[in-house]
Amino acid sequence: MKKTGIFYGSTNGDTESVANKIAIQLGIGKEDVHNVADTTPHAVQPYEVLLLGCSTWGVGEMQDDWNDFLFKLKDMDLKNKTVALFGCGDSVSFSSSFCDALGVIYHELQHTGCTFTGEVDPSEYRFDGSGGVIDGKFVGLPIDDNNESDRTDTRIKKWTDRLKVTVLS
Ligand SMILES: Cc1cc2nc3c(=O)[nH]c(=O)nc-3n(C[C@H](O)[C@H](O)[C@H](O)COP(=O)(O)O)c2cc1C
Repeated sequence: MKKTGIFYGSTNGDTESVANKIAIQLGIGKEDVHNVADTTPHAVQPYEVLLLGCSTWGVGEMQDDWNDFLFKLKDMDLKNKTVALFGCGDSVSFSSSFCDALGVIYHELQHTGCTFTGEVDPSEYRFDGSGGVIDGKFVGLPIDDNNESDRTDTRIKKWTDRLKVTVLS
C-alpha cells in the first residue's frame, strides 16, 4: 500500500473519531494519524497519499486548528501527492453550509499541484447547499454524526473500499 498519512482537525472529537475509523479500515498505524493542532505541515513530506480531515464551524469555515496548518501547506509543492478530503458537519442546523470546509481546503490547495481523489455523490445526503460540492460532487467524504450517525460507518467503509482500489493499491 502507498504510504498514507491522515491529518485532521477536530474541536469536539467527531472528525478525530472519523480519522481513527478511516485508519482502521485502511490499516494505517497510529503514528501516521496526526492532529494538525500539534503537527507541522512539513510532516506531510514522507507520504504519497494524504487524507485530510476538517470539520466545518462558524458558517462555512474550517475548524480553527486548520488555519495555521493550511496557511503553510498551500505554499508547499505537493505535486507527487494524492489528496483525499473528509470532514464532519451538520446537514440540519447548517444545511446551507454543510461541510463547506471540504471546499475551502480544495480551493486553497489548487496551486500545490496535488491530485485530488475521493469524491462523493451528493444525492446520498439531504442538505440545502454546500461549498464542498464542486462540479456536482462533494470533493471529499462528508460525515454528519449529529443527525445521521447510523450512516457513518457505512459511509466510511464505502469510501475507504473505493480508495483501496483506486489509489492505495
Ligand atoms: C457554532 C457552530 C457552527 C457550526 N457551523 C457549521 C457549518 O457551517 N456547517 C456544517 O456543516 N456544520 C457546522 N457545525 C457542525 C459541526 O461541524 C459538527 O458538530 C461537527 O461534527 C464537529 O466536528 P468536530 O468535533 O470534529 O470539530 C457547526 C457547529 C457549531 C456548534
